[in-house]
Amino acid sequence: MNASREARFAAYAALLRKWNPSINLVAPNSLAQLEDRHLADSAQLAQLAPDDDEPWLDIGSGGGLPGLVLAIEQPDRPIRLVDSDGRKVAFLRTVIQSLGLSNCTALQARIEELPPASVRHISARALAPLPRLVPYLDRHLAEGGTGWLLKGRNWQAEFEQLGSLDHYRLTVHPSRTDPQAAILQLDRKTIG
Ligand SMILES: C[S@@+](CC[C@H](N)C(=O)[O-])C[C@H]1O[C@@H](n2cnc3c(N)ncnc32)[C@H](O)[C@@H]1O
Repeated sequence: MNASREARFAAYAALLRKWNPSINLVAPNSLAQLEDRHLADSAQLAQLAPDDDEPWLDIGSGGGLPGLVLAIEQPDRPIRLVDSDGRKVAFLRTVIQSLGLSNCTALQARIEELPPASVRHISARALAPLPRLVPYLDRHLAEGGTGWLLKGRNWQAEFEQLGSLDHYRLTVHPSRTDPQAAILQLDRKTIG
């Protein structure tokens, strides 16, 4: 299938709605705002991320947010989705195949058990508080790489619980879908 961007988004949304009652990909009471909330939230990343086609790792992908959205928006970028839940990975593979996303793969694994990936970009949305996310970035980001963390309203409280972040440079992008949420861009400093 060589579908247009719009057709792919429509097909993805239809599959999310079909599978959600059985495997809870997004909170059921938020399904009505699938496009305006979940997809739009994830699509912000495509505008912030450089168009560099460097490999990308999306951790705790769940129903594919933001990884699958980015794979649709940037079809030349290799994207690996990782989730520990086999049912979610089965869903991700179904979407990848149905939409013909040849740039995207899905892997069932626990992110802390995966061999260090050394990638330039990592994204995560609704996976864990910042004190647990930063060690995942430390393990899998290449030097000079960037972590893209889509955080909800309590990101500042989580930030205060962090120890030293000296090895990263932080840029806060206010979310367009929720003024109190943010996309945290963590650029890993190069040593020496
Ligand atoms: C709350 S869901 C968020 C899913 C998606 N990112 C979103 O925004 O809708 C968190 C996901 O992370 C996965 N997960 C939790 N801990 C994980 C780990 N240690 N390694 C890999 N996946 C994990 C869960 O299976 C779940 O699908």
